[in-house]
Amino acid sequence: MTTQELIAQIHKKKSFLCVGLDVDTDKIPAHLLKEEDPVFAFNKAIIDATAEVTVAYKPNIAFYEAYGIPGWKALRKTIDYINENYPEIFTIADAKRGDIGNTAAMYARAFFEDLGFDSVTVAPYMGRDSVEPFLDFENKHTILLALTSNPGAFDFQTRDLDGKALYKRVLETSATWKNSSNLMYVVGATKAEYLREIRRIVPDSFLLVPGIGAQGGSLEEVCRYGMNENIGLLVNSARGIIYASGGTDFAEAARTEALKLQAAMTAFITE
Ligand SMILES: O=C(O)c1cc(=O)[nH]c(=O)n1[C@@H]1O[C@H](COP(=O)(O)O)[C@@H](O)[C@H]1O
Repeated sequence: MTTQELIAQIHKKKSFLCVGLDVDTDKIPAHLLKEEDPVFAFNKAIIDATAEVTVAYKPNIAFYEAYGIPGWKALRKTIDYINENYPEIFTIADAKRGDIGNTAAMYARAFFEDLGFDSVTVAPYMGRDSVEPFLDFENKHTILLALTSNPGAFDFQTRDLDGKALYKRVLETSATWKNSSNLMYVVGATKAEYLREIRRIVPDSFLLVPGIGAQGGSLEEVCRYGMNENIGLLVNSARGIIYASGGTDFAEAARTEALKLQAAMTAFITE
């Protein structure tokens, strides 16, 4: 998907909501456990209930790998279901990969070619040659971790490196890499006050912003400091939406939560 197509969808739906499909079989409604593939049954219902107001879906790969082969099959069915039924929706494989070049190229093939995701999350720690193989793919997007939502972000990311915080170095240096126009960045909603500075360094890039809902980040602050003229944000919520109810009404409850977020987002979108 091109960035222009993503922007057009945001304006059409008046939403920049990304729903995180982080499925834990201990948390999904009990009646689904009787299904042949409970994880896919859950995802399908959540997707159908929220697609109207959602511009991106982000399955976190850990929640599928944890179930072995059935988990991987559920992931494939989920991405195929989105691509077939809602091809306009941007898809993110949240895999946080990063390795030497030839290995990175295989990760890129796995998520972009084999599974058919539009984007993948990647850690910047191993540097240029670990990220450029992802950037080679046309109309595919690499979402680099810049400033993450967790407390451990302060262990390294905000530390000084030659007079500048490491996350700022990540933003500046990655912009010099080949095909850097295919980059987006992760910035946690819990660190919204940093967004103003981040926008000075990457005014045009899309930012994936997880951490509202269960982690307590503020949508309003994210919009105030992080929005650019193309909106430039994908704000993710997983648990706050998908586990809104543990009963048979789980999909309706997820829709209600998604609608609430979309309504709040609409207020920030100007034509
Ligand atoms: O890359 C991510 O998406 C990510 C980065 C980050 O800094 N913080 C973060 O929470 N995430 C992911 O975003 C999702 C947040 O889920 P909820 O806290 O349930 O909304 C999880 O899949 C996390 O792995």
